[in-house]
Amino acid sequence: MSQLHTVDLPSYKEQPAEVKERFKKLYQRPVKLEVKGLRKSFTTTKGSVDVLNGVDFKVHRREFVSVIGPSGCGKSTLIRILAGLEDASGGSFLLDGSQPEGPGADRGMVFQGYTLFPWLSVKKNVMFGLETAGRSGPSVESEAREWIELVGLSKFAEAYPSQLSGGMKQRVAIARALANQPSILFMDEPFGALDAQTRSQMQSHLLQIWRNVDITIMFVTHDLEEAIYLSDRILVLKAHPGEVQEFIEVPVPRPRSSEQFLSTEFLATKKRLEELIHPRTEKSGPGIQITRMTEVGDDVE
Ligand SMILES: Nc1ncnc2c1ncn2[C@@H]1O[C@H](COP(=O)(O)OP(=O)(O)OP(=O)(O)O)[C@@H](O)[C@H]1O
Repeated sequence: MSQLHTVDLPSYKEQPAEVKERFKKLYQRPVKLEVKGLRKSFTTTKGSVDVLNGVDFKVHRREFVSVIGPSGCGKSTLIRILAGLEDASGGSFLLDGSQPEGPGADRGMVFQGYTLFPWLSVKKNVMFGLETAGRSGPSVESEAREWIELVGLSKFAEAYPSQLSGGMKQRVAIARALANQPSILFMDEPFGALDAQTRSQMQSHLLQIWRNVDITIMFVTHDLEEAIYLSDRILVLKAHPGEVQEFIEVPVPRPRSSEQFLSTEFLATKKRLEELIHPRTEKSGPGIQITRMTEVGDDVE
């Protein structure tokens, strides 16, 4: 099937000086995560299904990488394997040069669903993370307060999750994940359940946090604009089986702002992502067949 790609994003080397400089610095930083030939098959009643088929990529320290791709291409599976929640069927990955065993405090995770303990206050939820990592004593409470302040929820430290909005709950989840000072944070559609306005506030807030904390982030999303707005690079996976299709260097200058959504670089990146994820093909048909349920002549525009 031939694909009609029309947009090619030039490499960072051909981008304006500011963008070129940023990527040059990024590639000079140490490799935080190296994924080598990662494979995953699931055994189902219909036999074995290959979900990931030899995925290779590197992420540098303090990089913000988003993972996108069509539904079912293995984004969550990839993140779950890297977070130690799932075993790979083959291949390997190195975090700071060594292979981690199972989940560990070096890797934080934030999911779409709110995973807070409803019976614990915001402060206790954040302290819980620290205590399970073996920390105790009065410093735990003051440290929890610092993380709560970082996510802008100091006034709600004694509140319970049921008293918080969706965005606030996700901020607590981020504070709890960061409190363990992981070296990498995996986020799987963390803002997927939020309304558009809260989601956009959370995106700016996450960028602010990322700027102020020594953390590398891998962020799964379906939202192309979210991926462009947040990321240094975007890992595009393709489906059946999941493989790396392209690793895109986002040419939008930092610091980012919502005004950039209409900039030439932003729109070109979005177009490229759309083409990769929903390729137009010569064989593209007329689309979904709709059965008409109204009278002929009773048309709307
Ligand atoms: N435990 C499992 N057993 C069998 N199949 C599974 C299991 N977990 C995931 N899969 C299959 O693996 C494929 C990839 O799933 P995954 O959730 O990683 O994709 P995704 O890209 O995150 O999807 P989405 O964008 O829809 O969230 C899907 O076809 C899914 O049905």
